[in-house]
Order: sequence, then structure tokens, then C-alpha cells
Amino acid sequence: MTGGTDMFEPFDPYADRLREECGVFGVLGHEDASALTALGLHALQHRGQEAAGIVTLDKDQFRAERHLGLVGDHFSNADTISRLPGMAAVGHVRYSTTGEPALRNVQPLFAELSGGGFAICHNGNFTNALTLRKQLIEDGAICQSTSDSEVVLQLVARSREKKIVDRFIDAIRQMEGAYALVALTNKKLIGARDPLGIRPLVLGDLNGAPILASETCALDIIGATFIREIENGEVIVCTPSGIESFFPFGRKPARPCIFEYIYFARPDSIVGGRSVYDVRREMGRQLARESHVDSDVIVPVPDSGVPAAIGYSQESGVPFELGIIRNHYVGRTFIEPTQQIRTLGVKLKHSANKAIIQGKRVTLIDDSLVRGTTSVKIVQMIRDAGATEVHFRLASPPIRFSDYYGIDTPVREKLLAAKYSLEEMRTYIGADSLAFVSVDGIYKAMGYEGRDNANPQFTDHCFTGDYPTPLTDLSEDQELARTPRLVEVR
Ligand SMILES: O=P(O)(O)OC[C@H]1O[C@H](OP(=O)(O)OP(=O)(O)O)[C@H](O)[C@@H]1O
Ligand SMILES: NC(=O)CC[C@H](N)C(=O)O
Ligand SMILES: [Mg+2]
Repeated sequence: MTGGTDMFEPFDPYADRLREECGVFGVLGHEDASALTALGLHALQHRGQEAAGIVTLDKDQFRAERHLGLVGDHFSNADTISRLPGMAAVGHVRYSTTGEPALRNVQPLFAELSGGGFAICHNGNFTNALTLRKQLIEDGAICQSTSDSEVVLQLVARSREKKIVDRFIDAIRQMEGAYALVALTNKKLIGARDPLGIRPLVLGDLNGAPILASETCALDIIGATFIREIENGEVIVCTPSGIESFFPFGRKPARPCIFEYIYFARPDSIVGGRSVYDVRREMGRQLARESHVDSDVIVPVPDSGVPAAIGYSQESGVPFELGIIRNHYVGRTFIEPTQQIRTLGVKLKHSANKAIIQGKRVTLIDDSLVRGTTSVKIVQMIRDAGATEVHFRLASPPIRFSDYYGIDTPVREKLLAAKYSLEEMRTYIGADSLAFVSVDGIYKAMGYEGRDNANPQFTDHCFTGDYPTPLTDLSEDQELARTPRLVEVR
């Protein structure tokens, strides 16, 4: 059986798919602030590979360095770190959701406010930023970027409140959508999570210095102790004399994004008190309970399909083998130069381990299927390696809806599960059978009886279309606002 791409549309090996989000980091009161931030960002690199930046504070002097590219390419040498002295720092790794991947949108963003400097890092996406930005520009604001995150800076600058924390709260009260923010002022390190806690943020401690980071893996790399998660709707303010918390939105139940568990967070991170690795393995077990098919070998699609495949194998008793080898020197933004090279497609990243595959009935396990780009190529590759049957199992439900909260999913029409039935998808990817874990199944894997439809425990809009916030920018014609007037050439 071959991939049925011709039936539906031309196969596009460059099709964009689920992308990462962003990672944020901050530290206050440590002499190695910039080096710690560089290490923290390195641990968070999986959350965004387009750009990275660090802003430090040395007495009253802020210093900024921002680059397109990876953390290791720009922040791993002593020269860079020595250019960024100071006892406090914030940093960011970016995968753009609003605003093109150009230098002017690379974070931390910085503004000279009446009370002093203000640097800000944002993971997430504001769903009313374009609407607010249009109003701000009409009112005379000079926007230096096209990023949604800059709107917070503009609103802090315009706030009539006196104290910086009040101005910050005044600004985020006007924002809709998802955010984990880390900001640095002349005296304070500030963190905030949106009212539903859609995006993650944790507090750590390194010898008395508070650390804020997207994930616990960024604490582990610097030997910091995990203290707690920042709560949904919490604003946390760290100063040399202590830590204060504010809840400007009151207390509501949280609805963190379930995709952190499925794909985004690093498996060694603890999110919401759960090991991401354990949850993924449990999702694999649940998948086996729901849709097991006889085969000789369970093969994960590296990287993020591995823990689910281990769980599936444990539950089904079918042996787990590394039937696909991943090339670790291929970045996700690898640019293949010619059409001839392009057609080699996935082999740049994945290759079949023939010794394991030949003559076997193979069950492939991946965490998610977005446009089907990976699965089409992998199924064909496994058949070419001599598999007698190829079954595909997904440790998440079909992704039928776009994300507007910091994950760069393609537009809805390009999501395979939004266009096709299960049988059409099976034909498209060329597998002998195809199954996804159910929505209730992922909640079971998280320790619940199922999804609480009256008060869902997570935001799972990608599967259900149940968006937990207003989507103001979608209801207006924002096409013009999305188009940058300036192209940065270098
Ligand atoms: O259906 P598609 O559009 O191909 O997208 C789905 C694939 O994308 C992700 O992997 P990715 O290659 O981004 O990263 P990973 O190496 O961390 O698994 C995900 O784990 C799937 O394998
Ligand atoms: N993926 C993200 O979290 C992106 C943050 C922000 N919306 C940007 O585009 O820069
Ligand atoms: Mg993958």
C-alpha cells in the first residue's frame, strides 16, 4: 500500500506543522545572572528555535543581546556572557506566533519608561493584541515590532497607575489569551500567568536567588531547587527583600494546556505536579487499551513519540524496538537546498533501522498527527525497509482545531483531521490501520475518570474546539495588521 496523497492534494514535504512555543527565564540577585540565563534557555531550547535573547541589569544599567538562531550559537561563549554583567537577567527563546521571525520581534522586548527600564519576555499568544495594537497606533503609539507581546509594554507605558507593579497589572488586565510573562525592572523580577494558567511558569531558588522559568528542566540544569508553580492568574514580584504575590483576577479554576503534556514540555520536566514522561507513557498505555492491533514490534517515531511507545509496549506486551533512528544533527529548521534534495524528505531526520523492520508487522507510535507530513513519509519508509504490515497509533486525539495560545499550528484547513475522516486519513498516510487515543483517554492517562465536560480540567481546544477565552482578533479583519510594513534585510 502506498501513501494516498495524490487522492487529495499534492504532497508538500515542507508543510508546516505543529511548532514549538517559547521559553522564558529570569533570575534576580546572582552574580552569574547572564550565564545562568543562557543555561536555562539552553534547557528550554525545545520550546523555540527561531531566536534567543538576554537582558541583564547591572546596577541601573540594562544590557541587551538578541539574536536569530539557537542559544548555543550565540550565548555559549565567555565573551558574550562578559558583555552581559549584572545581578539580574531575563531571557527568551522564541518560536513566533504573532509577528514575523525578524530581529525586531526577538525578546526580551525593552522599553524606557518614565520610572526606568522595563524588559519583558512572553510565552503564549494574546488573542486581542492586534485589536489593541490598532487602537494604540491610532492613538499615536509608535510600535517598534509586530509582536503581540509589545502591546503589554505599550500598555504599561501608558498606564496612569504610579507603581510599576500596578502599571503591569493594569496592562495585563486588558489582555486576553495565554501568557507566562517574566519582566525585569530596575529593582524587581516580575512573573505572571494568565487567569487560566494556559502556559506554564515555575518558581525556583538558587542559593537564595529566585528563578522563574517555563519548565523545571531549566531549574535542573543550573542546580536550582523547585519551589512551586506560579498559579493561574498570579502575579509574583521578587525583590531583594522577598517575594510577594497578587491575584488581580480573583481565584478561578485553572485550565492549563494539555498539549504541554502531549508534545511541548521536555519529558524530564514536572508540569502541574506530574512527570511529563510518566504522563506520556500512560497515554501510550491507554492507547494500547483502546486500540491494540496485533504486530511483532512497537516502533516509536522519535523524538516525542518515544515515551508513549514504551507505555504501549508495556501494556500490550509487544516488544519495543528502535526501528527508526533519528539524526540529532538536523535542526527543525534545516533548509534543503534543491528540489532533488527536498524529495529525500524525512530521511534527513529519520531513517529506518532495517535489521529491526524487515519481515515484521510494525506498529508505529507517535504523539500527534498534525498535517500528516511526518506520518506519510515514515509509513513509506517503513514499508521500503521490508515491513509486512504498518499500523499507526497516535497518543493524542485527532487535532481538528487551530491553536491561538502560543502553539503555531497551521490554519484549520491544513489540519489533516479537520479535513478528513479516520478512513481518509488512513488512506492518506498509507497505513494498514490507524487509531487515535480518545479525548477521555488522555484524561484517564492524567489520573481522571474522563473529561469533566462541565468544568474541563485542561484546555484541549485543539481536539474539542472548546476555546476557553475570547478570540477577539479572529472576529475582526486583522489581515492588514498581520502584514509587516518593514522587512528587515539584515
Ligand atoms: O503530522 P505532522 O504535520 O508531520 O506533525 C506531527 C509531527 O510533528 C511533531 O514532531 P516534530 O518533528 O516537530 O518534533 P520531535 O522530533 O520532537 O518529535 C510530532 O511529534 C509529530 O511527529
Ligand atoms: N510561541 C510563543 O510563545 C510566542 C510568543 C509571542 N506571541 C511571539 O510571537 O513572540
Ligand atoms: Mg515528532
